[in-house]
Parts: sequence; C-alpha cells; structure tokens
Amino acid sequence: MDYDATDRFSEAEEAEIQRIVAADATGDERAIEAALRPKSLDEVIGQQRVREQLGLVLEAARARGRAPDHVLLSGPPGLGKTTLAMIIAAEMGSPLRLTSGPAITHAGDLAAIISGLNEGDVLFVDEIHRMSRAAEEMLYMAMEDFRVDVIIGKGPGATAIPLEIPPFTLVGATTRAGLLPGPLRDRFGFTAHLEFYEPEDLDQIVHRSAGLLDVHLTAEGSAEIAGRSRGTPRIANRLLRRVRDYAQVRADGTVTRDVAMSALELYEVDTLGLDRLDRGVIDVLCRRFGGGPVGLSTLAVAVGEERETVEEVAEPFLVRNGFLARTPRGRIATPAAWAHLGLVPPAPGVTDATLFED
Ligand SMILES: Nc1ncnc2c1ncn2[C@@H]1O[C@H](COP(=O)(O)OP(=O)(O)OP(=O)(O)O)[C@@H](O)[C@H]1O
Repeated sequence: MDYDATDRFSEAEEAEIQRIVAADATGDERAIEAALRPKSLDEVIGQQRVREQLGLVLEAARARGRAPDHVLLSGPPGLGKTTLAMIIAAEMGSPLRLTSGPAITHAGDLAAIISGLNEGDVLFVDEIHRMSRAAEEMLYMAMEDFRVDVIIGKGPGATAIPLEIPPFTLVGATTRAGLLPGPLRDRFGFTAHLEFYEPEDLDQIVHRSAGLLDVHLTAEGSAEIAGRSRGTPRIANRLLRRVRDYAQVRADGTVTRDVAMSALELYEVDTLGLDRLDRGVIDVLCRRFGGGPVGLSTLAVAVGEERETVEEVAEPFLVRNGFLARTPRGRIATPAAWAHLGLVPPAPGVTDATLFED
C-alpha cells in the first residue's frame, strides 16, 4: 500500500511542509531534525503515559494562570526530550531559553541566565547531570525560592546580593537520572522517564516524517525501517533519510521493503537494528573476553569508544533487548548475544573463571 501523507494536511500545514522541504534541501541534518519535531502534545507519537501526565500538569497550570512545576525528562538520547521541552513552552505560550549542563561551568554562568528570565519563561537545561556543583547549588535556591545570590567581588571582600527572580519553569533533561543528586531530583515537581518506542509507534513516526519530507514509501518499507530503529525516533528519521537516498539513486524513488533492506544492509544496520557500535560491543565481549564479566572502561577501550558513549548510547538498547547484562562484577554477554553473532558460548564455568576488571 502506498502512503501519501500530504493528503492529510490542511493549507496551513502545507505551508509548514514547504518549510520542512526547504530545510531538507539544505542537507543540514540538524535543521531537518529540528523541522521534523512535533510542535504540540497531540502531535507526539507514543509515550502515552508521559503525554497524559504532562498534559495534565500543563492544563492545570494554565487553568491556575501559573508557571507549571519544574519538569525532569530522563531517558536515552533521541527519544524526544528536547522535543518535549519545546512543546512545554509552546503549550504554555512561553518563550523557551536553551542551555546545557556542560555550558554552565561556573555559578556565574547560571546566575546570568536565570537573572535574565521573565515570568513564565521555560528554561531548558540539557544534560543537567553535567552541570558544575556550585551551579547546582545555586539552582536549588532558584527552583525553590525563585531567588539567586549574585556574588560581587572576590575573596574575603566578596558579598552576596540576593536577587528575586520571577516564577519560571525549569525543564531538565538527562540521560543519567541516577547521577543527579537527591536534592536536585527532589525539586522537580514532575519527572517523566521516556521509554524506547514500540515498532508500531516508530512506524507511525516514519510515516509522519516521510509525509513531511515528501518521501514515497510503502507500508512494508516503513515497517522495515521502524523495526531497525533501536526504539529511537531520531534513528528512525535518520534511517528514513538514508533509505530515501538509496531509493533515489539506486531505485525508482519509492521506499519498498526490498529497497529498505538493501539500503540498511549497505549502512550496516542489521535486522534487529544493531549498528556497528552495538555489534562491536557484543563482539568484543564474546570474542575477546569470553562473554565477560568485563569492566565498562576496559570494554570501551576495546571498542575504541568513550566510556560514556558505550554506557549511554549502546548499553541501554543492548540491555533492553537482552544482549548484555550489567552485573556487579562487570558486563556479560547473554546467550542471545552469542546467538546473534552466530557464535557458541563457552561451557558453563569457563567465563566465571575469567574476570576482566577495569
Ligand atoms: N514522540 C515523537 N514523535 C515523533 N517524532 C519524535 C518523537 N520524539 C522524538 N521525535 C523526533 O526525534 C528527533 C530527536 O528528538 P529529540 O531531539 O527531542 O531527542 P532528545 O531526547 O532530546 O535527544 P538528545 O538527548 O540526544 O538531545 C526529533 O527530530 C523529533 O522529530
């Protein structure tokens, strides 16, 4: 069945599509990603529970005419945290100010941002777990009392001048909720944990994006992309664009199942969605370390990646799909990992005798 999503759009939406197609024409992947973001909670696909809970928080705040409670969004990369932050601001009709934890190295950086906020503004802090400790402490006060202490001068002569700030909403995003100190976590009135998406949701996301990018695809072509997207909308959109390239250059432009399969094989995304890094991790774990247990740092060095990349990007997907287990002694490959690589695990007891610590 062919899908032509443009049938479903009104004239105003057509104008939006033209804007997206223009972003697409630039070939700038970030611009395309931004253009594909849902603009309202109703447009968000999947994450049913989060949508309902967040919808309630926002509706209640609107009814009271107040800024909503601070919101913490946690989950692996590419599941929609930035998208939701933008939607929170849009649904409240408020401006969104964006920054990130690593950009806030001193308390003064945060004071400068916070003191510039107006009533009702939404402040989005991406990777909030990477903010400096001093800034974190300033944030506690700002979140709870809407006040910051601005330090004037240095050393023994320094004085703290309290500065009132208008009520605002902090939206923090983190891939590592466990790394946030308790006092910071407790100051968020609502925490949403984003889960990996089901293939049906990703299928809808692929259809939506294909409609916006004017890509012709069959239901089977879409399902093939959705099934290999690691439960992640960002990956679904990226694979769609690569498959679209393939369809244009090596086929007649339509994304069929065969076209999707050939393209994804070319881009080394396997039938279960494992990419080079995922396969590298379980491959090293099985072939070089006999299935583990092996420490995270050792594993990261062996695959030639940063520890954080292995931990935050590859592992959540591998754990969720039963290829890897985290144990107190280190990472171990599961029987499914051995089977996926077409390897036979060593006899019981052999792996236990081999311990690779960091
Ligand atoms: N529920 C959704 N429905 C449709 N598209 C989505 C959804 N969630 C995310 N996307 C798409 O996935 C892409 C990535 O989303 P987003 O940038 O919000 O992820 P993120 O969690 O903030 O990632 P990171 O933590 O890496 O910044 C966006 O282009 C957006 O279009």
